[in-house]
Order: sequence, then structure tokens, then C-alpha cells
Amino acid sequence: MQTPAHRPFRETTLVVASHNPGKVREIAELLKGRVETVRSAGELNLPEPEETGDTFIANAVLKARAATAAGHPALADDSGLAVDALEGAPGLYSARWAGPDKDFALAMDKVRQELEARAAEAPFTARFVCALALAWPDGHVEAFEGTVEGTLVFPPRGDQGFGYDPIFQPTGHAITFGEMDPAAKHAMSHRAQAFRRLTAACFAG
Ligand SMILES: O=P(O)(O)OP(=O)(O)OP(=O)(O)OC[C@H]1O[C@@H](n2cnc3c(O)ncnc32)[C@H](O)[C@@H]1O
Ligand SMILES: [Mg+2]
Repeated sequence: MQTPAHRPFRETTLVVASHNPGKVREIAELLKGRVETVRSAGELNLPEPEETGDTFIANAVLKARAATAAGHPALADDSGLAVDALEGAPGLYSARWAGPDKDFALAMDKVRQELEARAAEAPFTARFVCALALAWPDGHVEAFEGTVEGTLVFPPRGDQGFGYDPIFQPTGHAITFGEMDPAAKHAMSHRAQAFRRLTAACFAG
């Protein structure tokens, strides 16, 4: 059986369909040298669509498709933290656990409280998952997923990165993503893994 061909990205402008400045920064870094002009959804005043999908891929696809309204291809990221002892929570609700003020100190503490409520014992194994969707204005979509395994540590450590980074210690490392140099995080993160798949398929030459 023939594997379906991926559509190469040949345009000059790409919209990063995210309203999270931490993500936009990481994605722009990962796209460096591959795209001439990168615009963000926020800068184009694109609305933040409701994330009604029941998978990371479904949400990434709906965010990417919504952002093609500006007439350019758009790249969206839907990601989250899945904790084994919490049956995969917060998962798709990772952003929502931070509440309307996007307070991640609160969200990380909620994770700690939920683990305590279940009398879960360390090591608290978890993974970050990232789905990337690249959509074109004609409706074509390419989507890829990446993960990184690790354990959770409390109290949170480090002020690099964003979101749940200060409690996530990737397997094989003694520091959290919050303590890690951004370049080191980019070399191993769930986002970097998904990016590797995306670039091999759509930015290969
Ligand atoms: O939907 P957009 O506009 O892209 O921004 P968002 O912050 O709402 O993003 P998601 O819906 O994908 O929610 C994912 C949440 O998971 C967390 N997350 C994802 N990747 C992360 C990373 O690399 N480090 C720490 N936390 C991460 C972070 O808190 C995000 O807010
Ligand atoms: Mg979101």
C-alpha cells in the first residue's frame, strides 16, 4: 500500500494559531529559517475558537482551520499534561485548570491536591502531549503528535518556560522544564517531537 503524500509548505506567510505567548515564542523558535513571515493569531485579531474536540488532534485541527480565515496557512498546537495517577487529567483541560486568569500556580497546586486526594505515591509519572495541525485555506490539513515522558515534582521549580513546566521533570534529567535552558527543552519536548514529524513531512525541502 502506498502511504499518502504529505502536502509541502511552499507559501511565504504562516499564521501561528495560538493565543498563548509561551507557545507562540517556542513555535517561532522551532520555525526559524523555515518560513519567511510568521504572524500570530493575536496580532491578526483572530478570535479564540472554542476547543470542543475530544482529542488533542481534533482541537489542533479546529484551531488551525479557524485561523485560515486570514487567507494564509495556519499552524495550531493543542497540548496538555497527562498524569497517570489522575487517569490522564488534566489532559485536554490543561489550560482550563488554570481558570479564567490563566493562573498556573493554581493549576499546578490543583494537580498536587488531586494526587493527595487519591493518596497517590511518587513517582508521579506523567507526559506532555502536543498535537500540531497545519491547515490551508482550501481545507487541507496535516496533523502530527509528539510526547515526552517524565515525573512530577512538588513544590514547582524554575521560572523558564510556561504552564506546567516547573513541576515536570523529563525522564533521565534531574531538573524540571522550568529550570531548563529553553534550547534544551526544545531538543526533547513534546512540541519538538511533533515538530520533527511536521518538518519531515511538510518542510523537507
Ligand atoms: O489554545 P492556544 O491559544 O494555543 O493556547 P492554550 O494555552 O489555551 O493552549 P491549549 O489549549 O493547547 O492548552 C494547553 C495547556 O497545556 C499546558 N502546556 C502545553 N504545553 C506545555 C509546555 O511545553 N510546558 C508547560 N505547559 C504546557 C499549558 O498550560 C497550556 O495552556
Ligand atoms: Mg487553548
